[in-house]
Amino acid sequence: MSGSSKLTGLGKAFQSLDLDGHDLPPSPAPSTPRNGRKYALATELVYTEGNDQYNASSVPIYQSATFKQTSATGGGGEYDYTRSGNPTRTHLERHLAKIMNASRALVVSSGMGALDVITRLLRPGDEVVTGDDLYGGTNRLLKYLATNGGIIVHHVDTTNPEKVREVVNAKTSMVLLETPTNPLIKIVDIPTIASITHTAAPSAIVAVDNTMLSPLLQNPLDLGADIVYESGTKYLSGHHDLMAGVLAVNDSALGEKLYFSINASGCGLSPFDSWLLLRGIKTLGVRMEKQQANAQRIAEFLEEHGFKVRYPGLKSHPQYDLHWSMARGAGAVLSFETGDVNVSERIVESARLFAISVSFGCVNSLISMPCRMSHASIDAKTRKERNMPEDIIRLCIGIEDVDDLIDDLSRALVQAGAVNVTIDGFHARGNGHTLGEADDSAQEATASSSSSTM
Ligand SMILES: Cc1ncc(COP(=O)(O)O)c(C=O)c1O
Ligand SMILES: N[C@@H](CCSC[C@H](N)C(=O)O)C(=O)O
Repeated sequence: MSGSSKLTGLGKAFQSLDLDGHDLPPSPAPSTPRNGRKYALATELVYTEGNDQYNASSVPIYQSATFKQTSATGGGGEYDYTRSGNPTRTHLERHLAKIMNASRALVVSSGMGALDVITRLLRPGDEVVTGDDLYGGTNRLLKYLATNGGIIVHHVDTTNPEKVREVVNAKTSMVLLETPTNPLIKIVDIPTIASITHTAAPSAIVAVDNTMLSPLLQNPLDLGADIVYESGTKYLSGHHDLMAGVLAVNDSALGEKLYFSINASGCGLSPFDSWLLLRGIKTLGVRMEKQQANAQRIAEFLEEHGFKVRYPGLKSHPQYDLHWSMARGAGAVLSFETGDVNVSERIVESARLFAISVSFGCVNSLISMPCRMSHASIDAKTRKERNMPEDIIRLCIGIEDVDDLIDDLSRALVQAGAVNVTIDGFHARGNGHTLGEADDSAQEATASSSSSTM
């Protein structure tokens, strides 16, 4: 590494990230250590505090459904039944609380399970304000609650805090945010929206889905959120070998309510998956460093070749400064447009190293068409209303050699006829930019609000 330009502020693991010749982000948002943290986040990820009687280096998997008690009145140890609590799960939850600057973290069987636990705080008639670019599963659960649970859901352009201000009122119980959004990579101003919400509706809860960045790169609790949740299936675990959801809070009464739902509904994470997740978290720092460096190179490569690329590591991202005021990195998910759905389909199917899969945050790279895959549960009419380009391709970058990834992508672009090849190289075939222009609603804040009580 030549290394005169370094990304600073992310702890030692990130100080070797060589960005020479590439976009250098502004000073990233600092991580304010609380909850017993002594070291940089990348160091803290590796060390968990255990009290195993044999000083085991890897926390044991307590693969037991029930625990022996010493009396008929329930005397004994800390645990009685794994649905209610398990030592391996507790170990993971304490580790996550430390990493997430939270007083309490809880783990459940999937990211959607985490959102389900949060929505159990709602009652019929409650109002929820949320974004118009959301992960498809989130949209589906909210639609279900609007249809069957008597919840009123307002979808607004959360990239414009004024749109949130217009709709938040005393009946608002929850504001649900995602940033960066999946898959349009729009950025939402968490501190401003949290402040608007807490002023207009003091008892409303601001919940933030942090899946797209992980606690290593962004901590919504430090930015004013009441609850942060994420899919542990993604960056935290990093190997596509488990499903998990994480919730964290700094309010003990709120933490108790969430725990009550987890115990009552039985969605707590299993001991084995808790152990796998703990193992994954230890390498999050080094994985993310490589994934982000690769993603930055690939985003620049696509942009240089004339594609409209959405990635917060690019200076061309219209909310670049806002993103870097909240986050310590850009993550490893980017999307781009080709101007033609059929061309996009051919690119996806021509790639060899990039697997055609949903999910992201893993060590291997993925390619997908969100409108047909991860976000297919949002109907075509709604996708159109929300300016979701049908041709959008999402890339989730892994830890492979970046030149291999670029070679694979170049070959796929040429094979799919997405570029004009000349003696000097190649360039997006005409409309990589033009199609995307209609979709710049995020910045122009023109998207209209819509409410749903279905
Ligand atoms: C942004 C986001 N939030 C939540 C989820 C749900 O996570 P899980 O698949 O672990 O249920 C996903 C993906 O599935 C996601 O992309
Ligand atoms: N068939 C699944 C699709 C999961 S999408 C997973 C992930 N969040 C992503 O964005 O790729 C479903 O219907 O939930």
